[in-house]
Amino acid sequence: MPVTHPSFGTLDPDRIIFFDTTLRDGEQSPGFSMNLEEKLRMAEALHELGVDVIEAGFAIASPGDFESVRSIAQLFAKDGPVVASLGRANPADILRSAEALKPAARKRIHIVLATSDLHMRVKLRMTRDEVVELTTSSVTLGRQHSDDVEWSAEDGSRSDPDFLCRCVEAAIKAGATTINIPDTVGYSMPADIGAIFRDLRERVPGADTVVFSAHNHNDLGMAVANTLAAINAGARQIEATINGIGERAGNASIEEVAMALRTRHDVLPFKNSIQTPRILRTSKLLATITGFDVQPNKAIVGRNAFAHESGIHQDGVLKDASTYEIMTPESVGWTTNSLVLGKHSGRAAFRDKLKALGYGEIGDNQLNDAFRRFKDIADRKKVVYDEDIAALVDDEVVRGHDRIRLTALSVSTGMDEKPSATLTLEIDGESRTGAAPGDGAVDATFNAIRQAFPHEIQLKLFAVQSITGGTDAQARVTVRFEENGKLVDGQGSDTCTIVASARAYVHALNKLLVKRERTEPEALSA
Ligand SMILES: CC(=O)SCCNC(=O)CCNC(=O)[C@H](O)C(C)(C)COP(=O)(O)OP(=O)(O)OC[C@H]1O[C@@H](n2cnc3c(N)ncnc32)[C@H](O)[C@@H]1OP(=O)(O)O
Ligand SMILES: CC(C)C(=O)C(=O)O
Repeated sequence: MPVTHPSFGTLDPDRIIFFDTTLRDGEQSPGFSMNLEEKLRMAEALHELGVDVIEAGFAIASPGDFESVRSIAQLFAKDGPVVASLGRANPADILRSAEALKPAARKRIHIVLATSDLHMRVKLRMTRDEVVELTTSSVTLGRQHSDDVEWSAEDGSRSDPDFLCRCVEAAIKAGATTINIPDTVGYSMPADIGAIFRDLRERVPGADTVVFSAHNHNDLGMAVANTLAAINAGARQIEATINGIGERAGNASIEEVAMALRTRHDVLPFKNSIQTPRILRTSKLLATITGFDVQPNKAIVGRNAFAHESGIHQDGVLKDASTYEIMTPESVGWTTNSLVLGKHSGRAAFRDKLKALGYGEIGDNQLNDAFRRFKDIADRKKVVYDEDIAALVDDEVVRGHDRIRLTALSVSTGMDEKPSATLTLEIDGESRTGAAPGDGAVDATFNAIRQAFPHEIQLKLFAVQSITGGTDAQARVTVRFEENGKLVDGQGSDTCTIVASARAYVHALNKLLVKRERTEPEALSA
């Protein structure tokens, strides 16, 4: 028999109600408080995302919380999601929730009461009988102010199963329309959660007239798995938050539950109203509001969720993204996946990146040389940016026909040491070494070049610039020579400023040779 619910009418047995508690449990994360304006922006975004219920706050907690619940209730005064306010099982909390929720078109009074022996004895200091009585009286009062009342058994997953059945029966008899069984401290395994929901649905009289709801915390990283287990065991409402924020390790994250339902529809054949392409922007809005970004590897919304760094994966994704992506980035709001170039990347991704950067016509040799240098840089740098790649390809392109190539360089320097450099140049295919001291590491390097390839020029400019930020950034060095009134510039880049300087010098030298060839075709040597 389908459940008839005061806020949703006759429910499709396969429909999952998404109850968002970002603004209540999510806000219980230390440092995640939101002001009224921020809560209103989040509420609008949650509505656009398609959640069915927004828990707007804990009305009695403070005048600010009351105002937030009331304003969100006002926001949805004509239509929109059901607006809920949480309170303890006492008249003051329930009446305060009722007052704050008044403007909402559809409202829910949410009442929580702990049912585990530990919480009842230590925290509430109540007997089992007292808790059952309070369940009845509080839900009865709630129903006098709202047709839609949710009753939550705090620490329900650690409660004695027989006693939990007794409490749930009392709540249903008193008029609760949603029964929520939280795994308050994130202690349960999926099999435990499944057993709890099956047990309640089989044993409690009237269980088929209410919606069962799961509210799982993530202390053991099980929140989403437990939520899916609850659905499989008959829960038809899930309580979750954007980005999984919430008390301690957080709650089940809405985006993960929604995408698990969408991606694994084959084994989880349920419907819901989440507009998944809006997931990313909702996640980003919350991060902007709270100032806390999700970790890069966070499923669905993390920066790396659709990024591929290793060559074999990148090659696969370029051939067909479904080789390594189980959902499309667009389905959750990303515009595209990204191939991140790093030390694990291969030629296929490198070539693809070059194409994207506009280097379509690079020859195979230059590509291979640039790829070798890219691997070398990637070994030394955490992130290889597009600018790094452009710099090294430019380097290889301009060096395509170089007669002088730098093949080795080693520099020794220190506070109490005279700097010296040793290097090898390949000149027209012949190897020549140079070694020289200098006033600094760069000076020693330039002296060593002059020793390996003697020449007379005037150095007019030496400039160093950082290509990207960070201490591992590549340096781009520019040198300018003058010889007989002719000026040539050379550029070089590398994560090591000295190597970049040597490359720049050798680059300028090659250009000088080309100039000399043009003007005096015989003068090929120094
Ligand atoms: C699992 C959850 O996430 S539950 C929701 C948790 N969220 C919050 O607590 C946020 C809002 N809370 C607050 O602002 C405050 O705790 C208030 C306003 C609700 C209460 O503040 P205070 O009156 O100062 O009480 P305090 O927080 O110190 O202690 C809680 C009291 O409520 C009682 N209590 C706890 N849960 C319940 C309950 N479900 N039903 C009835 N009473 C309860 C406790 O036994 C304790 O009573 P005592 O003072 O007689 O020992
Ligand atoms: C109020 C209830 C639903 C709760 O947040 C919990 O038990 O974790």
